[in-house]
Amino acid sequence: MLPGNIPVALTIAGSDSGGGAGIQADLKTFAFHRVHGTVALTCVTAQNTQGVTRVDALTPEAVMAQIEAVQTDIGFDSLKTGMLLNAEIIDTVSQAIAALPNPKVVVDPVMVSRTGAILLEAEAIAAMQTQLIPLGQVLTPNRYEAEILSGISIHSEADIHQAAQAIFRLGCPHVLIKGGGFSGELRGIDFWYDGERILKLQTHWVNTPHTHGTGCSLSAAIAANLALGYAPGDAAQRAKDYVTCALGSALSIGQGQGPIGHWYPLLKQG
Ligand SMILES: Nc1ncnc2c1ncn2[C@@H]1O[C@H](COP(=O)(O)OP(=O)(O)OP(=O)(O)O)[C@@H](O)[C@H]1O
Ligand SMILES: Cc1ncc(COP(=O)(O)O)c(N)n1
Repeated sequence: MLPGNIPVALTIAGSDSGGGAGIQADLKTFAFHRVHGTVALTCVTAQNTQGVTRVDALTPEAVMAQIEAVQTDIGFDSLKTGMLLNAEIIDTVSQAIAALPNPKVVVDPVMVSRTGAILLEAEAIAAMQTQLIPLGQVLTPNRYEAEILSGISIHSEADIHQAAQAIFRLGCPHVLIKGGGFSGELRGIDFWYDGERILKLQTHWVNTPHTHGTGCSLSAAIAANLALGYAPGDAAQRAKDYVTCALGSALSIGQGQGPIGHWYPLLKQG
């Protein structure tokens, strides 16, 4: 039997039937980090490497019941939010988080899938900005999400700095703008802003079309590392290293963009 003090993380996110993003990515990422993963499912997507064909939301009550079930029995050391879909679910999740003592919260402000499907209703963006983001410890927008949240269109490093500062003012103390959507010299560089300094998190660019789930896995890896006791900045760097490694073992499955190889790095370690 394993010791009972294994770290626990909770993901509040949607299901991806293709197994590349969403809660499937989160649970695999938690397991890779030897963190026990728990789930509050927000919605079910019918999805594969080519696109999303259907989304069914759970009720806010069902989401709350899952959070309470985990919290009142197992407990968790950190949590991450992913696809929340609508303002009602954001409201409920925000209430649940606000009631937690000292929560370690990673907010991944998922808005659109890599294949272009809407994963957050437009009228829910304000709730994300005003209710959920101020409760987060780390916020991980990609380029598109950073543009929406900041109102700044990003074309240069100066724009990234400005956007990071604007997003920081929404009330989350650590902002990580992810660079998978940047081009040229900025490609694959993530920008970390803590209110004082902007740091670049940089590994190397992996030349693969199979990048489905990188964002979910990055935020899950940050949550896992927070559960393991790492400080937010170290958790982000370790998460970046993990995602780069998993991208190096990406899976060429399906007809479209395959998922990263969440657990393949383990095989390489032998
Ligand atoms: N080809 C690549 N090589 C190296 N790092 C990458 C590559 N693509 C994305 N990344 C990294 O993956 C992480 C996720 O960034 P990205 O900007 O792709 O987020 P995202 O758009 O939310 O991801 P997704 O939509 O696939 O879930 C970041 O650390 C980013 O730098
Ligand atoms: C359930 C769910 N959550 C998140 C994403 C974003 O991931 P990606 O941008 O790689 O499609 C997704 N496609 N599906």
